[in-house]
Amino acid sequence: MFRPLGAPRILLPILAFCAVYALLAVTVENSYHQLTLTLVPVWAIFGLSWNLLSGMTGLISFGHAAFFGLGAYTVALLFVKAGLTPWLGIPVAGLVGGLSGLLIGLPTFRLRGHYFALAMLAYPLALLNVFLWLGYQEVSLPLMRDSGWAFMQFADHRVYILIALGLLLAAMLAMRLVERSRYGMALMAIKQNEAAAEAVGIDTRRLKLVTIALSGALAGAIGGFHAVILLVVTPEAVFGMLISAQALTVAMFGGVGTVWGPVLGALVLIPLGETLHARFGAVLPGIQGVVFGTAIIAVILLAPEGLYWKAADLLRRRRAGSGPEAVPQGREGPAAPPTPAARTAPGPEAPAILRAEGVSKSFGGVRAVREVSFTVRRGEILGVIGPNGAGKTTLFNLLNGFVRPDAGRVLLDGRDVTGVAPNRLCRAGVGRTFQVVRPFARMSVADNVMSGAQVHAASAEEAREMARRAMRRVGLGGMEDARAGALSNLDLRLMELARALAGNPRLLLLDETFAGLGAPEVEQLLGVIRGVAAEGVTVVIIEHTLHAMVRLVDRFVVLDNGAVLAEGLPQEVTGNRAVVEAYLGSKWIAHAGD
Ligand SMILES: Nc1ncnc2c1ncn2[C@@H]1O[C@H](COP(=O)(O)OP(=O)(O)OP(=O)(O)O)[C@@H](O)[C@H]1O
Repeated sequence: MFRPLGAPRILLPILAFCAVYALLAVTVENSYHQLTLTLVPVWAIFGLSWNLLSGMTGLISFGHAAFFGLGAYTVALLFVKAGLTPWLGIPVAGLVGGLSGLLIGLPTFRLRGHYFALAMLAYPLALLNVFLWLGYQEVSLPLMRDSGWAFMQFADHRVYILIALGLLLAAMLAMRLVERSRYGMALMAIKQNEAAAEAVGIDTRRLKLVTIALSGALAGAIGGFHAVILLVVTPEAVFGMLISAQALTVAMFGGVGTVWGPVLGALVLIPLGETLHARFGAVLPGIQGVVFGTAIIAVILLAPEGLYWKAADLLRRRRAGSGPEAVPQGREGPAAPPTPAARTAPGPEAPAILRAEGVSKSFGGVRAVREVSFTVRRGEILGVIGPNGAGKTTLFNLLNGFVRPDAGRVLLDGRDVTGVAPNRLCRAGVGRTFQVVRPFARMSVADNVMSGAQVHAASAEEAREMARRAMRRVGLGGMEDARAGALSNLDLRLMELARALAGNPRLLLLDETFAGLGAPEVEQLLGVIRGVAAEGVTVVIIEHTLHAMVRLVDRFVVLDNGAVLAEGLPQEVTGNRAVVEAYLGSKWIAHAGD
């Protein structure tokens, strides 16, 4: 994505695939095979719809049948009750699917992980019973022999294949554009780390709602088309577990989070299921369910991310040989860290950029942060230290809006920003890194960094340039195309720093940036952070190890048990008896005496 491929290189394989499929399909005479050839693109589109929500954002949905079924019933009921042709019914089904996506997303996005997945399971099951209760056990589409074309009823079933293929082509091209757009990049950022995505300015809730609406619209439309092919809709056939499983299985089998995944999955699994059903369906009813179940188990065991990624990994390994993955040559040396003399610590007269005023936060009975007040001066490097559990991370979360304080205020440039969402604070110039770096391992370093620039840039090109600049600032110049998954611990930290810097924040909050690094790596990172501060960025850094911090920060705030224990210059703090007793202990005294 960083080095844009020309549009023809991306679109050609899709066009070529559809052309070959169409040519093969028109030669098929057998009507059963024609049905199978229609169902392949239908399930591929349904898989793409699942992929858009679940593959790209990581929010696993076990309930996509809800959208599919609503689409199918919309087309069937509009046809039967209002005589509306499916040519119009299918777009309406897309609208219904999109709206139901919004309605389902609004409450369900309050949940995360497994809870989200399980809650999604409830919707198609509830709808199945609602439609049974409404008396729509079986809705048949009337045959319109005289005006077949007007009602999407064709004597030659190959027309269905071509329509399904046209829809698939449109869906694949749209998905390809999404993948390469800033929107797609934001979805990837959510999948990678939702909190980090918020912290780089992405309004994750809005984006997830837009995505479930689009995904629902696609599923609804294809559910509507499915009703047209089969001419009958029953609650079990459109809201049943097998339908949701089918969307998930074709995508997981073929490859999660990629355009080709659901297409590959449908190409293998649908003909297999249909053929087995035709041969053994009478003696082994439900054989398709067995095929999908077996496919899921096989994928989990052999290629957890699907066939596409397995093949891509094999190809990459073959190209790279058997050795460890090479980090690209031509890495530019770290941006020469400015000498400490290049900046002078701002004095007490410097204006405040950030102020905490009596902020408190309790979790149940635990008072994590207790009436904490302090000021961050513009241009300084402030260290927040304290033993494990002192409340440092909670304080950061209060400062940049992840957690709302029970009491107190947070002021940015004198403006009350208490409880303002992290994405809005990011837009106001507050950047943040996280203790645990969770890169999108398959994406290039540049793409990872770019996610930090996108909400600040007017175009993808500008975001790319901002990412490039941020990479040079931290010494990752020349590493644009390296795979994030192949980076060393230090480079991962640098990448995280570059992502936070890509949006050009005025204030940078660094959460345990030195965690897990050896002494030479800490030295290098110290130089980079000093360099960033010398450029005028205010830095607040939390750590529980002190040795590196005393050489970096201008001032310390020491937390203990959620409250400020001491505040001052490094030498004042390390000489403060209360700090030494409560936090540093005898080891530090011994060390200081060396
Ligand atoms: N979401 C939460 N629910 C319940 N308790 C929490 C939550 N977050 C933090 N705490 C508790 O609040 C206290 C402060 O935790 P916090 O993570 O802020 O400390 P810390 O100084 O950052 O620690 P560490 O250095 O280990 O990261 C701890 O007792 C912790 O168990």
